[in-house]
Amino acid sequence: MTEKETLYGKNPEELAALCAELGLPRFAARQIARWLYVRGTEDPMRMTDLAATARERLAARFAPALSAPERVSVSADGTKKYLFRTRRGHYVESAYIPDGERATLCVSSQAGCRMGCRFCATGRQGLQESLPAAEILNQIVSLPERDRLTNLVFMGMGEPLDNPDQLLRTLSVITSEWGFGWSPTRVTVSTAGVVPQLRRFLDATKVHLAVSLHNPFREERMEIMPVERAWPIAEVTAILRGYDFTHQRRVSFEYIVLEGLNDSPRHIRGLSRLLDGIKCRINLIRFHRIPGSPYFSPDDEAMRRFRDALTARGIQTTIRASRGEDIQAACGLLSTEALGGR
Ligand SMILES: C[S@@+](CC[C@H](N)C(=O)[O-])C[C@H]1O[C@@H](n2cnc3c(N)ncnc32)[C@H](O)[C@@H]1O
Ligand code: SF4
Repeated sequence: MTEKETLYGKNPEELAALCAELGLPRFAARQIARWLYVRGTEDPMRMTDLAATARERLAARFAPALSAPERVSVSADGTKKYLFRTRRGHYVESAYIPDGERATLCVSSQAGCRMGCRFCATGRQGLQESLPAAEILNQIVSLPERDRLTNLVFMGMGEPLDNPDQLLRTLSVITSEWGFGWSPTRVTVSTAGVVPQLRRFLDATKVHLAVSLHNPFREERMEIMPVERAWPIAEVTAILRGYDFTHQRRVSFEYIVLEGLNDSPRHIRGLSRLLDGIKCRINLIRFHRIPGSPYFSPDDEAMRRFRDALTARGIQTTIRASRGEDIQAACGLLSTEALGGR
C-alpha cells in the first residue's frame, strides 16, 4: 500500500510548487508554512486564509503526520521519556531533560540503528526505519513541554547522518525564519562518524556537532564501534580540521569511559594526538549498563582523574551528568525492541 504524503515537513519551495499545481497564488505557500510551523496546525481545513476549495483539495491529498506521545515515564531526577509511534507502526523515544533554566530534548532520528556499537541498547535493536522529517519534528511539536525547550540534541535513537536528507530537512525547519526560527547554536547533532555525509552536513548547517569517539586507536575502536572499519575516526578529524570551530559553532567529542579499556595514560596521549589542531572539548560519559554487557564505568574519583589529565594536556574536558537512568532514558539506553519495533 502506498502511503499518503504529509504536508508537514515540506519547505517553502515545495509548498510553492504545490500552490502552482493547485492554482493557488504564490504567497499561499508562505501562509501554509506559517500554519504548519508557526501556528502549529497541519489540518488544511483550519487554514482559514486559504480559499475553501484549496483547503478541501489539500485535506483530500495529505495525511496528518503529527501525533501525541503514547506513553510517558518520569524519572526521580525530573527527566521524562516519551514514546512515539511512527506512521509505519514502529516506536521511538525522546528524553526531555529539565535542568534549571535549561530544558533539553534528546530526539531520535531512526527507529533502531544499524551502526551496531557494542555498548548501545539501540544498536542491539538493529534498524527498523529512518524517520521522515515530519516524525522527527513531531517529537518536538507534540511534546507537552514544547514551549519550555531551550536546546535540542540528536542523541536519541539512531544515527542522524545515516538519515541525511531527512536530518537536513528537519534542521532547516527548526532554524529557518519561515520555520521555528531557532538559533542553530541551540541544536547539536551527534554522530558516530559517517564520513561520506559529514562534509555535506557541515556545509549545509550551522548547528553544533558532537562526535562519538570512545577510543583514539583504530584497532581498539573497531572492537566497540564497527563503524570505524568503514569510516576511520582519523578521517573524521581530518575533515574537521578544514572547518572553523573557533566562533559560534562548536565541535565536541563524546567519550564513554570504559574501565580498563580506554582510560589509560596511553589513551590520553592518543586523544591529544588525534585532536591536535581542532578547537574542541571532550565530554566524558559514564557507561550506562545494558544487560549482559562486559563493560564497566570507573568510579567518580577515577573519572575526575581522567578529566584532569586531559585538561592538563590542554583539552577542555567535562563530565556529563547522567540523567534518567532509572527510567532507561540515559544516553544509549533507549530501545523499543520489546514494543514490536521489529
Ligand atoms: C545513542 S547515540 C545517538 C547519536 C549517534 N548515533 C551517536 O552515536 O553519536 C548518543 C550518544 O550515546 C552514547 N551511548 C550509547 N550507548 C551508551 C551507553 N550504554 N552508555 C553511555 N552512553 C552511550 C553514544 O556513544 C553517543 O555518544
Ligand atoms: S551509539 Fe549511536 S551509532 Fe552507535 S548504535 Fe547507538 S545510536 Fe547507533
